[in-house]
Amino acid sequence: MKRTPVHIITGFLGSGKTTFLNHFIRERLPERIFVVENECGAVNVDGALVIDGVEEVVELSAGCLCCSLADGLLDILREASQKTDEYDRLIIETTGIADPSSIIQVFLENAAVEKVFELQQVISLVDAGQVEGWLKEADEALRQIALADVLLINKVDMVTANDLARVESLLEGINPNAVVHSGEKGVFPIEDILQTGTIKPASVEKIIDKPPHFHETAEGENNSHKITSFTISFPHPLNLESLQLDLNRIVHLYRDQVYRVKGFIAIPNYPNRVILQSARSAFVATDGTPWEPNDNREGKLVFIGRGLQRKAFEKMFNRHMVDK
Ligand SMILES: Nc1nc2c(ncn2[C@@H]2O[C@H](COP(=O)(O)OP(=O)(O)OP(=O)(O)O)[C@@H](O)[C@H]2O)c(=O)[nH]1
Repeated sequence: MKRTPVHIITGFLGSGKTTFLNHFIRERLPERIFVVENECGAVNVDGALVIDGVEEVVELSAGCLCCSLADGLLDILREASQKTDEYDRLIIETTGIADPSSIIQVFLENAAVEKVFELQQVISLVDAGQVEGWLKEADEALRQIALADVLLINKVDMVTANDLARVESLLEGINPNAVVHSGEKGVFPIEDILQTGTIKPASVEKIIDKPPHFHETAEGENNSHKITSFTISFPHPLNLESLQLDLNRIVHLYRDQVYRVKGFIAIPNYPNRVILQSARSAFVATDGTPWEPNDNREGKLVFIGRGLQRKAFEKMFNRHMVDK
């Protein structure tokens, strides 16, 4: 029996995983892709995935905890294995702070899974401008790079040629076996990537043998762990103009703490969701899909960072709430 190819997409926060996944899906049309999203936090950013070509999207929601992912993933794979004739490939997009080793293990060590699915590559997106900083701060960033078969250096538009050369040699030092491509907006040669073979179990073990690490739980405020994530909901629209000041403040004052914000909000008298996100540098607001007449126009933002105080951010954002 032909096994279904599986591709794992990793990469630190905001590196361009979803952008690349969309490119992948478009390039492989008319193939049908089964997508497993391991989103961190409760918000699936509005309209994030290309719909044509996606057979099914399943959320593997274990907050930010990669350690407990294996069971949830096994359940998903068990169901997916009943209908492999409905899709051509399975792609798992991990959260930006996941250590992918537990996900890789499921494919390499579980006989029932291995019978149906074939892990073909672990693809890691690397943010050209941020990777050096992330590597200093987060073990997960290192492990994502070390465990990859393919490293995609994304956002080269944000760096100079010298910066890029430095990043390339940094990656070479961490994972000399990986195939490296550089590019922007998630556009990379899919055919070449698909030719790159699977990671060898031996090289995974070297990393898995390290002492266990720990993450913050999904909604935690306890700062004893490294990475915190929480979701704030807004029952009313927000005034984007006044909010802008606080967004700038977050970028400048909390730069070292706030790793990623993403979600959508409602603004008064505007028919569409406004998608709001930052990956450390500036906040970007883009147009989302329209609110339906029966929607209650509730906005949601996921915050991921180090030692974040939920209440402080809630207070900051709630100041900009206006009547419906
Ligand atoms: N300047 C620039 N921005 C990019 C590029 N690729 C993606 N982006 C933007 O970077 C932001 C994050 O991209 P995503 O694809 O959502 O990143 P992600 O890795 O899926 O994010 P998380 O799942 O939150 O970790 C989005 O606003 C993208 O539009 C690029 O090559 N250059």
